[in-house]
Amino acid sequence: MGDERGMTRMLLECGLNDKLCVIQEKQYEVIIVPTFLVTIFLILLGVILWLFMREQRTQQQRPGPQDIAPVPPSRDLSWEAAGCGGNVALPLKETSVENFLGATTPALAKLEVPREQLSEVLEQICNGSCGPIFRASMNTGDPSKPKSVILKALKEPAGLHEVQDFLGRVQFHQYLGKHKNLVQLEGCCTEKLPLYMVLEDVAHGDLLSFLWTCRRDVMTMDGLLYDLTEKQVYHIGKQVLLALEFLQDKHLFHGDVAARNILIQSDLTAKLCGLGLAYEVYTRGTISSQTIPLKWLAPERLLLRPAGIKADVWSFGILLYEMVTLGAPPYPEVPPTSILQHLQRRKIMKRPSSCTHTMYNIMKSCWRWHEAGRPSPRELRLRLEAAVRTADDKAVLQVPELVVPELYAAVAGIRVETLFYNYSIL
Ligand SMILES: Nc1ncnc2c1ncn2[C@@H]1O[C@H](COP(=O)(O)OP(=O)(O)OP(=O)(O)O)[C@@H](O)[C@H]1O
Repeated sequence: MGDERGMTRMLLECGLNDKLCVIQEKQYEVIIVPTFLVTIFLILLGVILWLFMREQRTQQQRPGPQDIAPVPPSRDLSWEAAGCGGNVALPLKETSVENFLGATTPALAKLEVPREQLSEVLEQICNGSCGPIFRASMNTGDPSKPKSVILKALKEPAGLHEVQDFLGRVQFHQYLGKHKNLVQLEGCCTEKLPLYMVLEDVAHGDLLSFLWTCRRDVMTMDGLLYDLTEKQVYHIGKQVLLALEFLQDKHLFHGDVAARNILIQSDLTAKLCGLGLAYEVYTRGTISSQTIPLKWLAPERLLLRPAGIKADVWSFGILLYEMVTLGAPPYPEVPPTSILQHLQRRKIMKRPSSCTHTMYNIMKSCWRWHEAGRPSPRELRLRLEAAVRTADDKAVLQVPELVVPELYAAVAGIRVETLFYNYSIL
């Protein structure tokens, strides 16, 4: 009945062929309800999409296996007997920095250098991982013989955690002990802030700057001859390997073997510095946080797999390349972020023109994909000792192009501010 009445009304008001009029009559069913349903549908879709994106974002922020390598239970910084000769126990309960330092100073007393003994700061060398690094003069008791030392400072303001970590680094140096190819700890100033680690001054600075300077027409400066032969490349390489053997004997590895982390003296004695990662290996069993330039890293490091001394062997191959090219950036044609894909295609660097086949074969053995296939530091050292017998001691390595540090940094994938000053002041 009702339908019939509605139909009659419609027929009365609308002509039979006037569809628009019919639609206007049925506005409620034809337009409003579907519009309402579509709106509800769109709102629901929006909410679902928002929830989905929110979940995605939280997953990205959560540190997954991609972000950090698995960290085994840490050796805490209370330094058990094996850790630092059994003479130090850092009281982790202490809450204020002053209390903490007061309680730990006796443990470091043997290393303490009275601040009055450190006279003037001669210059700031660079900013290290913990803070500024200075060259200073240390009073040796004989006023005519002040000694130049390097002060690694803890940047301020420093919280308890940073202080603990810094003292841990000092003690790690102490634990390592002396080796002629590792930069030597002379002492520390830790009874109050600012904290300093006092190191021997390896005055000629880092090997990378030295290599770049060898490209120039500089013959000699402060007793250092800026000429490099194949034989000397082996000589420096051998010393780095001795340092790596030393670390390996202590179940450690360096983690950042590169020309920028090797210091040289005028007699071409090489000393490995930048032991921050070895310290991490010591305390945590693995490397976690620091960003190392990718082009020096072994595939297992790039793949965030557990790594060891054989990853240093890979980097040692890159170091040989650096030396023989007088400090060229590795893989110049590959963007730093594409290095893993490059290596996954089993591509390695070609033999530089200045590199003999013997040296290139040594490099290639370092760049075997599987760690097991790479030689140990000792095996490598023996190969270098054999190679040095027939190496060229006359022909000086030459590269005509000078290095533009900014360009180098971009190609090598290094932050330019981490390159050190030695080169630019020349
Ligand atoms: N004993 C030293 N003699 C001369 N120069 C040094 C010495 N120690 C460090 N340097 C200079 O400071 C730079 C940075 O040193 P290093 O890598 O040891 O510090 P870092 O950044 O604090 O690293 P890490 O945290 O790994 O110890 C070196 O490349 C070198 O130029």
